[in-house]
Amino acid sequence: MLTVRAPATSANLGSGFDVFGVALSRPADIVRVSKADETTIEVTGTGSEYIPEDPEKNTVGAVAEALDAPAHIEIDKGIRPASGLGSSAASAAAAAVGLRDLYDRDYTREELVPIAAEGEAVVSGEAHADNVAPSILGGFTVATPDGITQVDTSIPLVACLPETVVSTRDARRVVPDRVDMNDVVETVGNAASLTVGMCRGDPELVGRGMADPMVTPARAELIDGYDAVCLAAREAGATGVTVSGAGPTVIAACRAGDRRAIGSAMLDAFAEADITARAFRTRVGEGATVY
Ligand SMILES: Nc1ncnc2c1ncn2[C@@H]1O[C@H](COP(=O)(O)OP(=O)(O)OP(=O)(O)O)[C@@H](O)[C@H]1O
Ligand SMILES: N[C@@H](CCO)C(=O)O
Repeated sequence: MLTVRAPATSANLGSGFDVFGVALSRPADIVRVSKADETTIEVTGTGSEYIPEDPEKNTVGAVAEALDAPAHIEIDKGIRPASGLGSSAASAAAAAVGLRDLYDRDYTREELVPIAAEGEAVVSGEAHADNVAPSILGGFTVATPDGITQVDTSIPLVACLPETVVSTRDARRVVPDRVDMNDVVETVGNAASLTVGMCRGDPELVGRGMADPMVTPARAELIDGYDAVCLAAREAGATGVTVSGAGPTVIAACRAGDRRAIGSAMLDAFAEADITARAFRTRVGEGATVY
């Protein structure tokens, strides 16, 4: 038996829709894999009552199929599903890394990314790599059709998860079909700033580069209290705030010493809107770890 810890992730970071992703130092899923004649799945932990154990409906089932690696897979969820924190992707990433090692398959971590992305297709209908890439590789990742570029960094973050639910499918329906060229130019500039900020380990530049006039405004409408939470985070010292993944988590970049104050301010703002939430004081961290 092998045990793998795969981290939560935040995709998009505002200006990098369907391209940027970061691994978070916490929370994480713990996945245990043992060889079996056919794949069976057991799910416990946060939100497990909403996660199917049928291998055809769980992201880890598609990964076991793609690797031709039947196994009994136990998933202990530390990441709530439909959170915007790459919950379904973390399980897929853990399964890909764990089953590769269990069956001695000859894949690099980079080659496991498209395999784990097949798991994401089970959930959202499309094989996105922007969550599975950082969950496998760690750090900041840029996912394009040509492959993944990865940078190790450790920008401090606060991820504030309200008890409400937004499914990735719903959040993709509100993405505009057409965009204004001025908004494209602004977004390209922000994405470039964010990338340089990640490479330099500069939270100021990362925060500034998270602004996005194209996708985030439409998705913010799906999150009650969003504007007040962003304002509260900024007033407490956040350098930038945006929707994490498809939401409803709201994520703030900041300096390490400001995380506690920012987390409290975000929780208070959600509470003002009568919404219970949980704040993770986290940072950009490592990819999946095998124990
Ligand atoms: N192993 C798994 N872990 C979590 N959710 C799973 C898993 N397998 C299937 N699902 C299903 O995936 C859906 C949640 O995935 P979704 O992509 O909407 O959320 P997320 O992974 O938290 O967010 P995001 O991709 O926006 O960061 C739920 O319907 C859940 O039942
Ligand atoms: N890039 C994806 C991440 C969620 O899977 C989205 O924002 O829809």
